[in-house]
Amino acid sequence: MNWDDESAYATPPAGDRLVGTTADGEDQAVEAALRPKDLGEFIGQERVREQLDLVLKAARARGATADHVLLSGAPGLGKTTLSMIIAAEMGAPIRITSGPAIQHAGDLAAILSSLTEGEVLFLDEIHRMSRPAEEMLYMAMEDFRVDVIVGKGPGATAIPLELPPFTLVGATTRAGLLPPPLRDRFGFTGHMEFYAPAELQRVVHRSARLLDVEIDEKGAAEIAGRSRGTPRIANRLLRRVRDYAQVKADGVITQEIAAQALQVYEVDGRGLDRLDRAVLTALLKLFGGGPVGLSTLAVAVGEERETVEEVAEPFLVREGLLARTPRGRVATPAAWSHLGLVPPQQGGGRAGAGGSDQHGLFGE
Ligand SMILES: Nc1ncnc2c1ncn2[C@@H]1O[C@H](COP(=O)(O)OP(=O)(O)OP(=O)(O)O)[C@@H](O)[C@H]1O
Repeated sequence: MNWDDESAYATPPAGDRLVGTTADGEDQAVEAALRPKDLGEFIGQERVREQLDLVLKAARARGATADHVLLSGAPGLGKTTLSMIIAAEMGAPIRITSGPAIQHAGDLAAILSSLTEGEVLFLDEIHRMSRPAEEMLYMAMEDFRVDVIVGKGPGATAIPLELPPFTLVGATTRAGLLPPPLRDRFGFTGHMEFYAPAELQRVVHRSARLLDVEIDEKGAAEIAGRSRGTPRIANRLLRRVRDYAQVKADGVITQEIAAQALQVYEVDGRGLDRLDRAVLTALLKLFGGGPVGLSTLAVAVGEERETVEEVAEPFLVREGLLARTPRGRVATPAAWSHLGLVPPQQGGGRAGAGGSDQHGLFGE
C-alpha cells in the first residue's frame, strides 16, 4: 500500500464488508447447505459441544424434553447451527424467531401456544425482546404456562394457558445484557469462543468439499488465517477465492491463489480490511500512535464515530493492535509492525499531524 495515497483513508460502507459478521443474502442461501447436521460434524467449541452432548443424552435417556439452552457469542460462530443440531439430536422440530420480531407479549403467546410437545424454539437476539414479552417468557420457561390478558383496563382478565413442554434455545451476542431472572431460567449456558486457525482450516476444507471446490492444505490455511476466528467469514472468503481461482487459474485453490485473491479483495494476512487499516493508518500516521479521541479518529477516516467504535475497533482490540484507554485510542507496538512502520523513539515526542516524517516514522 502507498501510505501517501489519500485513498488509503477512504473506506467502503461498513455494511458491505467481506469480513463483516452479519449474514447477507448470498450467505443465507449458501449457509443452509453448509451447516453441520449433528454434533459430530460440528467443528471446534470442544467444551460447549461436550457439555451439550451430555445434556441432550441425559434428556433422551429420561425420555424428557431437554433443558432450556442459552448460547452466547459473536455473530457467525454457529449459534443457529447448534440450535438446529439440538433439535435434530432430540428428534424434534424447530421453530426459529428473534427478539426484535417479538414486540408484544401477544406475539410470543401466539408462538408458544402453537408449539408441539418437545419442539425447539430458537430465539435469536433474545436480549432485544420487549419487556412484556420477556416477562411472559419467564413463566413459560418455568411452568410451561402463560397468562393471556383479555380486555383492557379494570375489566381485563388473565386467562391461564397450558403449554406443551418445549426447549427454548436463546442466542445472544451479549450475555451480560440479559436480566438475571431470564439468565437463571436456562439450565445450560454455552459460551461460544472465536475459532482457532486450525479449526477454521477444517471448516474451510469441509465447506470446499460440500461446494465441490478443490483446495490444498496451505490454501485452506491461508483462508483460515484471514477469517477473524469466524466460520461465516471463512465460508464467505472461500467463495470469493473460488471465483478468483476459476477466472484466473485452473479452479484449484492453493496458498498462492488464496493470497492473490484476498489481496484483490483487500483482506490482508491477518484479516484486516480497508476500514480496519484506514483506522490504524490514521492512528499511526496522523497521531503518532495516539492517544487520540474517538471522534477525532473518526473524522480523520471520514467515518461515523459508531462505525469506528462498533465495526472496526472490536477486531483491532481483539488482535492486540489497538487499545482503548481513558486518554483515548492508542496503537500497540504490534500495530506499527503490522503496517510496516517504525514507532517513534521513546521520549522523542509524537509524529506531527499531516504525516510529516520528522521522527523517522515512515522509513520504509
Ligand atoms: N462449528 C462449525 N463447523 C462448521 N461450520 C460452521 C460451524 N459454526 C458455524 N459454521 C458455519 O458458519 C455459518 C454461520 O453459522 P451460524 O449461522 O450458525 O452462526 P450464528 O452464530 O447463528 O450467527 P448469527 O448470530 O449472525 O445468527 C453457517 O453456514 C455454518 O455452516
